[in-house]
This record gives sequence, C-alpha cells and structure tokens, in this order.
Amino acid sequence: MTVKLDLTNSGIEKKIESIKEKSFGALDKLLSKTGEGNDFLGWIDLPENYNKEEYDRIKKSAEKIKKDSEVLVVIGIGGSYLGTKAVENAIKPYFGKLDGVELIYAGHHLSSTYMVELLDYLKDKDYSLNVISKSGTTTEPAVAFRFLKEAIEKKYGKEESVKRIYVTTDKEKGALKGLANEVGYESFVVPDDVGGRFSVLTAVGLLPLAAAGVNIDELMEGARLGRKKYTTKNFEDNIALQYATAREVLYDENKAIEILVSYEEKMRYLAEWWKQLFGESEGKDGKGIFPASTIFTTDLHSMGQMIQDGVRNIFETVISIENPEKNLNINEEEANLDGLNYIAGKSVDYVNKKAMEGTVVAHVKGGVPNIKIEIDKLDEKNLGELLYFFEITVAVSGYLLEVNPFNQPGVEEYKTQMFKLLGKPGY
Ligand SMILES: O=P(O)(O)OC[C@H]1O[C@](O)(CO)[C@@H](O)[C@@H]1O
Repeated sequence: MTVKLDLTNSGIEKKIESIKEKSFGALDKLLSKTGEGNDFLGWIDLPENYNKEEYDRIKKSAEKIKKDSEVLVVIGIGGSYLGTKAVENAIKPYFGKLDGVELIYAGHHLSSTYMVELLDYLKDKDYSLNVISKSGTTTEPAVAFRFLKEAIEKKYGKEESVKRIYVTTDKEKGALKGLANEVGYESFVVPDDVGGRFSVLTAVGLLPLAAAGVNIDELMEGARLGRKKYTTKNFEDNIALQYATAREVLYDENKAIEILVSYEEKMRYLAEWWKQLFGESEGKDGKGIFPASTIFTTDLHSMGQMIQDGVRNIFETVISIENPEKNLNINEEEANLDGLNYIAGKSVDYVNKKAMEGTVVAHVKGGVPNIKIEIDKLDEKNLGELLYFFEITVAVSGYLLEVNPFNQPGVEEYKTQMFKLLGKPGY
C-alpha cells in the first residue's frame, strides 16, 4: 500500500460507521454514472482509457521542446496549470531543474508587471509556448497568449514560431481551436468529459510535465494503481471512501474549514491544486468545506495561533511523507552556544517528524481533529496515485453533500461583472 489513511486522531471513527451506507451510495452513483454531472466522468477511466496515439505524440513533442528550447511557457489558469505546477514542484529539485526545460507559467493572473518582466526574461532564451484552455475563451490566458505569440513570432519569424507553439484545448469548440486549425499549430485535446480541475492526467498536464523531465509513465502507472484501489466497493479497503466519509462527518459537526497540511515545501502547489479541486467541486448551493492549506513548520509561526486557539470550525488533513528524498544529520558542537546539542546526531527529518507528531497532539488537544494521509516517498508514482485518490474523494464528497461536483457555475459571476466593466460586446 503506497497511500495510507490514519483516522485515529479524527475523533470520529465511530460516527463513520453510521454513514458508511450513505457513502457507498455516493460511490455507487459515481461509478454507475447515475449522479448529477455524469457527463463529466471521463477522468475515472483516464489512467487506462486514454488516447495512446496522442500520448505518443505528447512524448515526441516533449522531446522536440527539450531539443530546441530552454524554457516552455505554460499559458493557462486554474485546472489548466495547477496540476502541472503541483507535480512539477513536487518532483523537481529545489534549486535547478530536472533533465528537461524550465517551465514558466503565464496567463494565470493579469499582472502587467509580470508580463513585462516575462517578455524581457524571454528575450535571450530559446523557448516554446504551450497554451492550454479547455474552453479556449478564458480571458487571462488569451491575453497572455496574444503578447507571447507576438513576441515569439518576432523572435523566430512566422514559420519557425508555428513549430514552437503547442495548443491544448477542446477537440472542436472555442477560439483557440479555431486559431490552431487556421495556423496549423500542433494540437492536443482536453476530452469533453474531463473538467479542467480533473485534467492533469490529460495532455493538459502531461505535455509540459514530460517537457520538464517528469516521468509521465510513472505518473500514469500510479494513477492506474489508484483507479484499482479507490474504485473498490469495499469500505475497509477503500481509503478514498473512508476519507470522504470522515470529511462528511466532520462537516456535520460544524468543521467547515479543512486545512491541507504538509511538512514538505515541495507540496505547496499540490495543495493549490487540491484547493481548486475541492473548492470548485463542493462550494455550491450554500454548502461546502472551505479548503485551505499550510506548510508546516513555516506556517506554525504565522497561522499556528489561529489554528490552536481561534474559532473551532477547523480540521486538518496532514500529508506525511515517510521517507524524505534527502536527509542530513545535525552535528555535535563543542561550544554548544546555540544550545542545539540535545538534538545532535538526529537528522533534520527526525526533527521535522517530531514537529509533526507534537503539532498533531497540540492541535487535537485544542479541538482540531486530525486526518493523516501518508505516502512512503515523493515520486511520480505516488503522486499519480495521490491525485487520483483526491479526485475520487472529492466526487464522493460532492455527492454526500448533495451538490453537483462537476460544474462551477459560481465562477461565471466575476467574469460577467468584469466583462460589463470592460465593455465586452453582449454584456
Ligand atoms: O481551461 P479553461 O477553459 O481556460 O478554464 C480555466 C479554469 O477556469 C475555470 O473554468 C473557472 O472559470 C476553471 O474551472 C478552469 O480550470
């Protein structure tokens, strides 16, 4: 077992029994495709049932990008970039990069300063673009692409730039698809039945990740393993079902905020991906657990007070990585002026783990139930499984909450108001 779940500090193990049946019903609804949003369930079978021809093309394009570019600019927002950034950051070294290109993100906000500085940074780099938008009409990436397309055409000329632009979008709809068809960019598809926040294992995530040097075969292998485990209709064996059930019980007990905690800085963007997945899936009809995240011990020194002592509407889900990639021991110092000799001979990870154990005790004592998810190490295979684990959990959680986990009507409101202010035709 690679991903493990520990509910011993959740305080609700007995209550879980009482809604086990309801959770089964939710999983059944999902797998029999009879629930709301059942036209967006393509992600369930994706680890097995993906387009093999496209997968090969992704690998070939990634090799070409590696050969002719130092940088790949990933243009997208929300589900069109967060999964990539989550996996990339979890896998790549802190300083430097993998055996691939540097990924730089654009179109995930509207900072004019960022765009000016990015265009400047790219001037002396060899680069390619991957513009990603399922709808093909999202404003932020569209604006970014307009600037970056102009810049790349200026640098390489029209003909060469066409070979450096990769488009990932709907198979037939949207402005981006129209443009790709007209100009002849290499194109990849976001399947109709896979929503943006569930799309990391399609070309959306796979192309930039492969170009960055992430092992996408292993990522898919992990997801395949996840599919076997988390679609199992046996409560005792299915920890995604257990996690969804625990969340439902805690929500019933007015724990309306879930903080995803990690003690590894590399997990920061996995938490960002998780926040979109859970926030967009559950937050509707006046319901939903608010997804938040922290990196400990860093945020214990900023958010720790609030978590320990503030409004008691929080629970924590800790992702623990059993074996760090790298570790080092603290040496004994004769003078001991810093007073650290009491931990001499111990490793930094040992101290980190003790911080984790101590924090769990303190927070549970302070009225913050704790769920622990454990992986043995941070690699592509475990990440693939973890991504799939969260996807199944959120779908079951959504059905338990009696919302449609696969739409996001609320996101439209800000767009409507912004378009009105900008004078977009039709608004
Ligand atoms: O891939 P697209 O269509 O540009 O959408 C980007 C993101 O924007 C949203 O649609 C919300 O507007 C997210 O659900 C999605 O991940």
